[in-house]
Amino acid sequence: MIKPVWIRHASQLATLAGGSEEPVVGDRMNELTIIEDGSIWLEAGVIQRVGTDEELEQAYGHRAHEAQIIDAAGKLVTPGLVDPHTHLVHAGSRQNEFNMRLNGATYMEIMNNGGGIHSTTAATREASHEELFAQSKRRLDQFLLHGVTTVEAKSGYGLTLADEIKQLEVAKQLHESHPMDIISTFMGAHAVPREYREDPEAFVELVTQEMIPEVARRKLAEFNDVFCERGVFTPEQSKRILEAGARHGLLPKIHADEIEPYEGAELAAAIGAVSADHLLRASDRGIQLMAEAGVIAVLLPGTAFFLMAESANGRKMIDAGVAVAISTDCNPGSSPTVSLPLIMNLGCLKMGMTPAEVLTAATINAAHAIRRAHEIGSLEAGKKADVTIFDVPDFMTLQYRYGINHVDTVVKNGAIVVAGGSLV
Ligand SMILES: N=CN[C@@H](CCC(=O)O)C(=O)O
Ligand SMILES: [Zn+2]
Repeated sequence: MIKPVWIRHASQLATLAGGSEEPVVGDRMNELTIIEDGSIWLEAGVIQRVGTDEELEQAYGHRAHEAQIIDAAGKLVTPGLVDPHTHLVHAGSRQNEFNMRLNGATYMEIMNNGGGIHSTTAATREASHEELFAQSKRRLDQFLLHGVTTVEAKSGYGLTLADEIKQLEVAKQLHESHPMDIISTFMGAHAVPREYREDPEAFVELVTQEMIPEVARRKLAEFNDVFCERGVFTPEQSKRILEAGARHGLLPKIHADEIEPYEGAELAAAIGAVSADHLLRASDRGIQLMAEAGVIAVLLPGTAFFLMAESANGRKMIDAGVAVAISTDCNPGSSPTVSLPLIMNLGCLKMGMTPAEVLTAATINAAHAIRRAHEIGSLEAGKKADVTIFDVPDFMTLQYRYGINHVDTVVKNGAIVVAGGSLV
């Protein structure tokens, strides 16, 4: 049994309380519900109490000798960050394509010539379960070091039933063996593999008739995602794929309007997707429809940055009443990073969001985007004891001193897993 953890004297304890029922929208994204000289008692993997240090001294002072006490004076305490969109499990690396893009090639040109997603698919098919596990575990450790305690992870670099299952089984084993919680998404419709180039409909058939039923039967995923993009899957194919998933209990997500406007936001609203992700080129009408349908926008400004494209208009989406979450999109092609705090900074500088809004987007709204807001994303009694402590005095400074990893301590399920900026 691990000892209780008592975090005391935080200069700011950003609780993000009050947003567990519905995603946080509009002006409320700026309300972090901050406690100064904040204190939090974690026990049995659960947050027991949150308040001022004086309040907790009264409640728990007599048990201080039992606890591991962390002095957070001068520091910012937040919920463990949540990353709701990653391609965590993959093999290989694409630095050669980075160089090609710097020399003028586009992301889609590289993919259409057999690189891009196809190149990672080849490497992932080639890798054994053990190799995939080892490479992905390294990334998970790095996520933890950047203050992230839960990640969503997509398949989509297998593109055969066996290789998709291999990716999802690696994610499952990581979830079971690593402190990080991993929420799995099936993304067999990430690309039409080269061997189906002449007959994409046959691949859609394979995804809907064979892959989705089998993944659902084995309970290897909760969500179903599709890359709805010109030259990949059409809106009509995407709709069929997402509806097939829904029939098998997989909740729909969609990579929408990333490279070109393609009515992905409109489709997300029409089918009631949990989230629409990317949205760099989403139309005003699509944004409005998403707000009305309650579809969460998962924005990925690191991808726009890395592809040298204009970011999604986060400001416009928030002002239109869309609930916005934010994510690294960690993948080997368009966003090879695990630094969610850096992505939050890009949210401020490139998407017009405030430091408070990006913190809401990376905690409680990100938790909603993976349907976990009842247990993570805010510091409230009864939720999982997932807490990140940054060595900055306030949430503004976290964004202001950018590109530095400020994480000091991470507590996951009530256990200290990062201390002094290093894995324990
Ligand atoms: N755009 C589609 N999928 C990923 C990139 C995958 C890759 O390039 O390997 C994304 O979300 O950015
Ligand atoms: Zn993605």
